[in-house]
Amino acid sequence: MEVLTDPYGRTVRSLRMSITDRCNLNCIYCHNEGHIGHSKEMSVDTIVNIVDVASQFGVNRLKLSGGEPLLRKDLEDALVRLPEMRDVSLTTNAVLLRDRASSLREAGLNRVNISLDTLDPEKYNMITNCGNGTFDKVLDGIHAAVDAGLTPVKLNMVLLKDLNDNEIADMLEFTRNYGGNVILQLIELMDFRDLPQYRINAREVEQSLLNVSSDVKVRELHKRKKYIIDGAEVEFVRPVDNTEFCANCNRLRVTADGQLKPCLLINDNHVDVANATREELPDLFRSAVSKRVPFCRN
Ligand SMILES: Nc1nc2c(ncn2[C@@H]2O[C@H](COP(=O)(O)OP(=O)(O)OP(=O)(O)O)[C@@H](O)[C@H]2O)c(=O)[nH]1
Ligand code: SF4
Ligand code: SF4
Repeated sequence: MEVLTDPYGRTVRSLRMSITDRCNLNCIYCHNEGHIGHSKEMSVDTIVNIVDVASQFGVNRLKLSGGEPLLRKDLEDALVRLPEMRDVSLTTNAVLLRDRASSLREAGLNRVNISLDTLDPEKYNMITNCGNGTFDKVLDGIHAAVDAGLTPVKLNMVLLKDLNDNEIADMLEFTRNYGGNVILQLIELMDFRDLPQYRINAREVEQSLLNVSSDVKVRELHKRKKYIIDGAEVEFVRPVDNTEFCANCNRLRVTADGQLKPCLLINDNHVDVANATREELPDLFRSAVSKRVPFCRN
């Protein structure tokens, strides 16, 4: 099998595909997944063709994201048509998850990551710019995901200085209640919106977790660390100015309008596959991977 390796020796093993730029929330820090303009969303046929070709190149993990991917009612239609892969996951805000969890699982989704920055409903409303009742829908979504077996459910918590950085212990306790089915993922803020008041020293936070952890595991992707703290697992995503993170990036991105994007943070080297035929796709993949450059490097 031909695999795709970029000029920096990084073999592409995973695809991160945005299927819509639309969202039903408006988070204060949203980076819109590095999208390039608002244009037409890919059809289910295009999504399936792209994933098929990726899997022929040995890509065995797929992450579907947005915007909010559950705004697409045809997500299950796409999932049932995808090729066999090791891991198919979805990143969602979970507002609409409760009623879709079972159908997503039946359609072949393995697991979900759910954005939840706080356990305080008022703070949640402030961070996501939403109205009362939304927070409870997210909690319902988490329960439904666990019940449907979309596990492990990862809770994505973006660390925001003086806003939620005092809630890490509470979040860990919340995950413990799910007995291993829910794990916490702490994310360093990528500050595209110029919010200096929320910037945090993520290295320091990570060091404090290390100090109280009983075990540390290292993932292949980004060499991310996972800390075990009193039986709970917490993964740390620290992408800012982190050469090790980028050196171990094995993901190719696809934007909602069908651009292969060599890096989340580089906007001028994407390859348009929105209208490509199946026959044209392999060469377009080779071209995109040949343009991959680690955003942070020595
Ligand atoms: N800079 C950068 N940030 C990333 C990358 N991958 C994920 N992130 C950030 O990490 C956060 C969590 O991403 P998720 O969509 O939940 O997925 P993930 O944790 O990367 O993937 P899994 O561990 O496979 O579930 C998001 O805020 C992403 O923007 C990456 O390749 N580069
Ligand atoms: S839920 Fe995600 S995509 Fe939607 S506004 Fe928040 S960060 Fe952005
Ligand atoms: S910023 Fe780094 S880790 Fe993120 S996509 Fe670009 S190279 Fe990969």
